Formats: sequence, structure tokens, C-alpha cells
Amino acid sequence: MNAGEQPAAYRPEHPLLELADWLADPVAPADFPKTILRWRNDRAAAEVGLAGLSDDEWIAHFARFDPLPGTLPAPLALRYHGHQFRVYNPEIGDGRGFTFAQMRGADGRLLELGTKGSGTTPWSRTADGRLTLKGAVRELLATELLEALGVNTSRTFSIVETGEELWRGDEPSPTRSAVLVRLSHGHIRIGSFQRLGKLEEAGHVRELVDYCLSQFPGPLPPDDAPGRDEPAVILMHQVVERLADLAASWMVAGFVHGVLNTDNMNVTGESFDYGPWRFLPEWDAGFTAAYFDHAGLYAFGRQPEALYWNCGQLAIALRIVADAPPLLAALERFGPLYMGHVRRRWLWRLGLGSRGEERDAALVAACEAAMRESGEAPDLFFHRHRFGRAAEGPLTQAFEGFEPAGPSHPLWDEPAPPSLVIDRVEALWSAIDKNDDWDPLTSEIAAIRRLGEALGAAPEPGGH
Ligand SMILES: Nc1ncnc2c1ncn2[C@@H]1O[C@H](COP(=O)(O)OP(=O)(O)OP(=O)(O)O)[C@@H](O)[C@H]1O
Repeated sequence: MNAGEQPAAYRPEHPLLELADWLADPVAPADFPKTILRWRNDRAAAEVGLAGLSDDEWIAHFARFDPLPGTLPAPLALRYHGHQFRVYNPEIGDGRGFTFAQMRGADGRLLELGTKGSGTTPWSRTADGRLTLKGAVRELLATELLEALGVNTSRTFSIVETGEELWRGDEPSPTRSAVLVRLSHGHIRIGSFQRLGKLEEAGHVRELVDYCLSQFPGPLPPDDAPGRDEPAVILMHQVVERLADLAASWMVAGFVHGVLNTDNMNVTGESFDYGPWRFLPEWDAGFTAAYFDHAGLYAFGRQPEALYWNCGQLAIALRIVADAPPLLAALERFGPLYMGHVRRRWLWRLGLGSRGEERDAALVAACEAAMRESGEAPDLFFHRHRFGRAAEGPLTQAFEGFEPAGPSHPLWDEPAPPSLVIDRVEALWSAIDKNDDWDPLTSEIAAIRRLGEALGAAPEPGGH
């Protein structure tokens, strides 16, 4: 919400309930020994009419999970399958989370509150259903910076520390526990369709397609797209458009998600599930975030290809209700859409207006080459070159004739804020872990929000 805007009214709904019999299981939240409020996102809460809750009420709803009035009567753990590192896994589903509430935002779009670390479900397998506090803090940092950088991301709504000791192979253990609530437009994944396709539930695929089209509305396919009136084809086009933009937005943010499995692909196009993510210390296509990604499958430069592959899996799942050629025609749009979104977002981050496709593409290529050569962190590069300043050497020509287009802000005349690279993330966590000092995290979030203000909103993609 921008300054001066009125807080939205709370407008509960529960359309998911209609699908719940075959898409989800009602579950009970864990009973935590402690509930210490660590983060409440009042900016996001104001958008859904929940900023007026007292801290006690907040904890009752977002750590004890007392139902919010008028929305889902019970938490729903969603069923899904997914390709994990390209291997099909039919045993997953919400193993440590659930959809807790649905509501309308001020713009009329559906929003959901979903959890992470809220207890076991039928899909927990042998795991504990919990989230580490460090995992929660990392998710907060990633979502705040991505939001500032114009990425369509889930938002971290609430973090409550829960007083348990957790054992993890990738954190010094025992480690502290938390329950996180996130706000996003939905939690229907490509893996949700894969599961229904695999189980040959064509009627349910149709129902889920209709739900997505009505709850997450988007544009119709281009005029010349084959099968453009069929619901599954329309959805396929929308998901391709959204994920092509998502891939572009991560590249321009210098962000490596780390685990681009099909169960982590939201059909709304929102970035979510922040595990081993990293921001780039330097421009390197081979930079890999997850220590367990030995082949570099989800390395920085392979993210667009991974999302394209995931869209292909959605097409396969939708084959049960649509012909292949129109689905493939939608899939083929991914590459050109991606390139267009990279150009648009790159110029936005530089604060420059477009000079046409060719010059814009040449500028992107020149900037990439300059970063590769110098080893400069992308955040620093974009800051130094905001509005086309500081161009030198081969960059001078590439920047020639581009005009400033972004808002002015005092930040652009200050030294660049430090990048949120791994050492910085670890330092912020260490203050909490060693001294229970939350001030460095709070200051970091304030600095990130100021960067978001300085950048302004990313422009919407144009029409077809
Ligand atoms: N500690 C845990 N307990 C139970 N299930 C877990 C745990 N950690 C991961 N899972 C499950 O393993 C699968 C893959 O985990 P992943 O980290 O991608 O998802 P997640 O972060 O738990 O949830 P989301 O994708 O909604 O962010 C999911 O089905 C998830 O629910």
C-alpha cells in the first residue's frame, strides 16, 4: 500500500472449499510450547484489512491458528506431485504447511494466507512438519528484497518463534523453530495438475483449470493462437506468460532460487518457497545456490530453461483435457516472451526508457559483458549505472541516447547499499542466533524497503 492510501477492508472468502474434497485434506495445526512474535508485516496486513489486530490476536491467528472469521473453517493441506530435480515424485504435498485463509485484496483479486512449519500433515512422510527460525528469517529477507526489485513474489506475512529444538543436517543443531505465514494469490502448483493428470482425473483437471481462470484472471491468448477458446489452452498461455516474466525478473534481480521443481511453480507466476536461495556475488551463469544441486541444474543461467521445462510438464498434465498442438504453441512463446521481459525489467532497474528492441538488447548484452569482465556485484553495477551514469569504455556507446525514466530519490546519490550475499545473510542471522539481537535484521528490512521506494513499481508487461 502506498502512503496516503486507506487500509483495505477485510473481505474473507473460501472458494478453495469447493475443490477441497479432491485437492486437499483438513489438518490440525501443531500445539507449540512458545509463541514469540518476531515479524508482523503491517504493510501487507493493511492490504487485506488485518493491520488492526493486536499482537495477541495476531499470535492467536498466525501461530495458534484460531480461524479468521468468514474464511476457511479448517486449515487445508494441499495434495500435489512434482518433478524434483527432474525425477517424478508422487509422494509429496503440503508436508509442513496448509492454506489457512482466503480473502479479497483491495483490487478484488483473491489472496491467501499459507503456512510453513505449522505441523505435520498426511504428506509429512518421516519429517517433523516444522521450520527452523533461520529458514524463516531467510524467507523474510528473500521476499522483501525480491519485492523491492520488482519480482512477483509471495510475501512474508508473519513469523512467530515457537520454542522447539529442531535437528537439521544443514544447520548447526539443535536449532530454533518458527512458524511462518505467507501471503500470496494462490498455492496451485504445476504439481497440482501433474497429480490430477497422473491419476487420470480429467473432470478435476477441468475444474481446477476453471478455478485458476476465474480466481487468477489473465489476458486471453494472442488472436492467432490455435485453440484460443479452450480453457486449458488459455491457462497454458497465462502460465507461460507469467513464468517467462518470473524467470526474467530473477535474472534482473541477480537471484538464484535454487530449487525449481514443478511443485515449487505457482500457476499465478508468484515466486515462492525460499530454501537455499542466494543473490549473486558476481555475474556468473554457473552460480549454483543449493549445495545438493551437484549438476548445477538450477544454476543462475539455467533458470529460464528450468521454468520452460516446467511449463512443458504443465502441458503434459493438461493433455488429458486438450490437444497437444495448441498447448505446444503456447509453450513456444516462452523464449521470445522471456527476452522481452528481460529487456523491459533491465531498463527499469537502470531507470532508463526504451530505445527499441535492438538497442535495448544490445545494452543488456553490454552490461552483462561488463559485469562478467569486472566481477562487480550486480547490485553495485545497477546502482552505479542508474540513469545511465558512470558509463565508460565499451559501455559508453551502449548507453548512448538512453534517457532517464525512473523516479529520482536521494538513494541514488548515496553509496550503494551492501548486497544481500551469503556472508551478509549469515551475519544477520548470527546476531539473532548468538545475541538474540534483531536490530540488524530490522535495519536491513528498512533499507530494503527504502530501495523499493527508490526503484518504484516495475512497469507491467505490455499487451501481446
Ligand atoms: N520438515 C518438514 N516436514 C514435513 N515435510 C517437509 C519438511 N520439509 C519439507 N517437507 C516437504 O517436502 C516437500 C519439498 O519441500 P520444500 O522445501 O520444497 O517445500 P516447503 O518449503 O515445505 O513448502 P512450500 O513449497 O509450500 O514452500 C514438500 O512436500 C514439503 O512439504
